[in-house]
Amino acid sequence: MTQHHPDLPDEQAYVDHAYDCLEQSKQAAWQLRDLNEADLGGTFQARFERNAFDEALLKRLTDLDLGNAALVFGRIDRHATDDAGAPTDELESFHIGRLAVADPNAEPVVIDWRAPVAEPFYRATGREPMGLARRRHFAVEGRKLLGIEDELFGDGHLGLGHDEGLAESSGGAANLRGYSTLIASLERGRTGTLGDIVATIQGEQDEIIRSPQAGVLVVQGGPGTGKTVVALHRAAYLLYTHRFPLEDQGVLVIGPNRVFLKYIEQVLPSLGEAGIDQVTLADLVPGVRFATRDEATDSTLAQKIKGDARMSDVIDHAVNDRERPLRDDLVVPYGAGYVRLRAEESARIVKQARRRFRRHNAARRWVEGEFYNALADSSRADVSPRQVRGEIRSLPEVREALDRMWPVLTPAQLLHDLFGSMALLRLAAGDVFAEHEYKALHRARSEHVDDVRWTPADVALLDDAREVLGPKPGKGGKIDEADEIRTFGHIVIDEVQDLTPMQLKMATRRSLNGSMTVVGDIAQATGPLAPDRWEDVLEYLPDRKPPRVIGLSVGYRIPSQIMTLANRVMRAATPGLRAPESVRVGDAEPRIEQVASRNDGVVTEVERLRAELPTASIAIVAPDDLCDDLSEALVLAGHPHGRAATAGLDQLLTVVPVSVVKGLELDAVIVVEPARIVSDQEHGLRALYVALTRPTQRLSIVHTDGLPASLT
Ligand SMILES: Nc1ncnc2c1ncn2[C@@H]1O[C@H](COP(=O)(O)OP(=O)(O)OP(=O)(O)O)[C@@H](O)[C@H]1O
Repeated sequence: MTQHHPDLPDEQAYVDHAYDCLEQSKQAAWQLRDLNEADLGGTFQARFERNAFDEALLKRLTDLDLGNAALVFGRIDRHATDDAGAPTDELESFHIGRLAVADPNAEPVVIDWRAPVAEPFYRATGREPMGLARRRHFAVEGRKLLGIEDELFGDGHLGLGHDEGLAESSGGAANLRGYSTLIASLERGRTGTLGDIVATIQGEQDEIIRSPQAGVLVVQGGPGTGKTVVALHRAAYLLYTHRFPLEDQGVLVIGPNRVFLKYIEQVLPSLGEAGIDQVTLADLVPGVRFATRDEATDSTLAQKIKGDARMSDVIDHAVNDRERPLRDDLVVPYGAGYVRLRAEESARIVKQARRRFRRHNAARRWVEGEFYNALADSSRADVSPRQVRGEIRSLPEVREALDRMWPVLTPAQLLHDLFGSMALLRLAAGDVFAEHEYKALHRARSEHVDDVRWTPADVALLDDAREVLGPKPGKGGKIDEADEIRTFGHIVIDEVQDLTPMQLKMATRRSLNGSMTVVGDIAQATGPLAPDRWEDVLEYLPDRKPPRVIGLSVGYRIPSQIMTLANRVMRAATPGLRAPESVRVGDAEPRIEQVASRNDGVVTEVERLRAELPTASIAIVAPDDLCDDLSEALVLAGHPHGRAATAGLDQLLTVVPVSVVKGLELDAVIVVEPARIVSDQEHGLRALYVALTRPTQRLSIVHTDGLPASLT
């Protein structure tokens, strides 16, 4: 990278020109909008078309709001081809940027990074130049061009700038594009939210981003290999490439928790894709309340059972068990006599309803119809089912009989009843789980179903029940489409290794066509049913097409000294998995401090790091139950700080419970009491590995207890 490149003034002029063109197209769009507003009236069709046009216009206007992000970040010069497609000596150049910009004559000024023309910018290598003669990376701050880095291709060049030719055959860390631009971006301080990487996407990442849409794509990679950021860029790429129909079908991004979603929320808008749903699984379950972090949650055994794929069978049984023929005939006074529903007749109705309807609630109307038909038939007088219904439907014994045969149920009602009754649990789960297992599901009944605070492990069960029950019929037995489970044309799941089979099924239920990008790291799996192999995950994802598993091998976040230490823990946690290769050497070794007082030790370490790196983002990552105590100690010592569990990473110093640290990244991290992190939970070593792999610059470990063997 050089600040004295001879082309700097010319390129600066080009960048300025690009911004001018962008400004002009913005103004043109506003003008068009004003024109439309002034021109109200016309036929319905004309108004409809104009509104649709306005929508597109407004969207584009919002997308054009770049903030401080670089509009143009590179350029490629490639050999033009002749009519037969053979390369010529003539060069054509394209500037690559965040979005497409044209001049007033509609000539392209900036090419969208997702366009096919831009592909060689990310993929070309010395060995496979893809027609390029030169690739140029810009270092920019907003509009100002700070430096230029060139890589040359062709005879005598093997992609200058970095020693790419030599390293290419080995793959791995040395095989990088735009090396100094990349390193500069990696060494920048972290802001508490993840940024985009359009300017420095690496070859192995680009292959994932541009990989075809269909089927399930699994991205396996160690911490800091860019899985999250790559998955989000892929979503943006797919939207660009398949705008129609994907924009209407929708793209869904699923993350593990709120802290994480807050951390990633800027990436897609910065790529001009603002309208994508980014959710946790619990967000997909409407109408119930979840326990807060401080409220009681499930035992480890209950979490395992609730995550087990066989829970689907239990829920099916539980619904079946609520579809019950009458024990005795129902006899109701009617007119001068009686009407009667025989118990055998009620059995026939239940049996047929089960056969006819896939989803429980949808059958209620039919059951009611048959119920009153049978009652009317039993009357000696000539009465219609409608008359009978009008007369008797509000009698308690009639309502009771119908609710016994076929109650309308919400998922919450079904599970509330099931978990609150040992008899119902035994009936539904007795064939599926052993007694001590299904007993773990039992909990005291709440007064009312609305009082229940559902747990994280209940989320997927409520959703499974929603699928089996279907929406509640509204007035006149009508089903409201809005109550149906919504599907999406593409689904991204981050930290997928932590989802249980039931949770994976929940995501699969939302897939319109089997197209998914799921990213994760088996070595970081700490969920109740942590998988050891990708097959364990794929079993519950859509299988219309054979899945593809692609690995990422280069670690961008963690400097090699920290990686070396973390890898010792990884090898102890998941022997046999390959550790990523770090892309850079840091300027400090990790520090391990044994202290007499934990709180004092942590405060001292904060002060030491603060003195060394005054503007760095620092996290204190500790076992969950130590966080309050540490936070108080920081207050006493006069260190303002945030709490990740409630506010994300919006302060320079944050206390982060180890249970929510996954996926996050900071400049410096102090890991507190690693031995307790290991002993506190089933996959403790993996949890420690996650904690150790968060910093981009400094790692400190503070402990009073001993250290886990892999750290000594
Ligand atoms: N090509 C790249 N250019 C610049 N920065 C990159 C690149 N790839 C990844 N990074 C940076 O590396 C860091 C780690 O990326 P990311 O969080 O996506 O990794 P991850 O694999 O999801 O990690 P984890 O497993 O810990 O969740 C981020 O700051 C990201 O911006």
